[in-house]
Amino acid sequence: MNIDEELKPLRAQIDEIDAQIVELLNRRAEVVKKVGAVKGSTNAPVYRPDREAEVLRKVWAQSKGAMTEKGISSIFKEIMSACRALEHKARVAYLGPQGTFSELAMLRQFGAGVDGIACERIDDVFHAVEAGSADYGIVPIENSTEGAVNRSMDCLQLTNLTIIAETSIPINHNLLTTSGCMDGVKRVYSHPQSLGQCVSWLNRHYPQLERVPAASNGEAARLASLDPESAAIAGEAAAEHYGLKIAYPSIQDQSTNRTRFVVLGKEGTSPSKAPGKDKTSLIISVPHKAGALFQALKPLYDHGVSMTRFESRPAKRGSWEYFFYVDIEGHCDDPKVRSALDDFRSSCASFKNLGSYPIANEESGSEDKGTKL
Ligand SMILES: O=C(O)C(=O)C[C@]1(C(=O)O)C=C[C@@H](O)C=C1
Repeated sequence: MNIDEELKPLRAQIDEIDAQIVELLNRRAEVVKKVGAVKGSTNAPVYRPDREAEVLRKVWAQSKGAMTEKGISSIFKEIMSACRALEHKARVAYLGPQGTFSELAMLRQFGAGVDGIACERIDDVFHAVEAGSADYGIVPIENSTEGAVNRSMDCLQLTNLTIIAETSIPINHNLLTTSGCMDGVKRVYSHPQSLGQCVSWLNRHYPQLERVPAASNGEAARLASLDPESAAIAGEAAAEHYGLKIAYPSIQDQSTNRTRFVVLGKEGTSPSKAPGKDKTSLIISVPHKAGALFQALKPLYDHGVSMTRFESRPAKRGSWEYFFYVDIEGHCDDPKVRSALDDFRSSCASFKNLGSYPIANEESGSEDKGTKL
């Protein structure tokens, strides 16, 4: 039997299953349209990252077979994205131009059923959502090699927007040029964060290259595409978008390099139905006196609330005062977290709740925890 004949009955089975999937998808879409009508009549938000996280947990719990968690999760993210677009196609601002890791993070978080708005600067992402020209924004907040993204941290201090979701993606940097080789290349463009994530590699292999900061990796790739004497450090999507070739792949100093992004919106989220699945982000300051920080944080200990992140940023008043960025486990509507926050608030000089949101599922990265077979 030739291969086509052997494949014929198997492909017939696939066609039959696909027909069932399509029918089910259309049935799902009809129900989502009804959800949209209910939301429309009450002005409730269409995008519900808390509900989407719950759907992903449920379908993976129900999956018994050869499908991997990453496979199930990416398929259902796109199903929800396409369904969500039937209710309302969200406009999402991100740090552009196209080809940045921010764009990739946006697509991972929202799926393809959105209109992306590429912004020149992190500040512009905040402004777009504040002004209503975007429904949501996504900004990088910290990198596992280089730490906090300071501009996002500072913008969070000034905005009235809420953090409604987070996502974390693996960051794989490549050295890109127009020719794919480094002959005659004199400078390398990249975002300062990315230059920092590749500093040891650059020192070892190309110490003489001038390192030029760019507004984003996408912008770095755009600049390198215009000049054969320039390279860029950026991801594969940027290489593809600007027609660059990879001179060296994976040049980041840590192979496990990841960046965490937060999604900004105007409405809050509901607590997850499963325990331990939410976090809350806060910015506090404390009086300038001995033991003030210890006193301020004590209510978290008293109420048994875990802190998962603690960062400081200058208050920019020229007086060595700081804002502290604190992430805690739990949703601010959880009774335990609510009483901890009541006490915490009263022990701080200033207190800002940035929002509660579902903890990112690291499965959205490139690694895959396998099947349930
Ligand atoms: O459950 C909802 O609120 C929906 O609108 C449906 C749905 C989905 O496709 O499952 C779509 C958009 C929301 O972000 C969450 C879930």
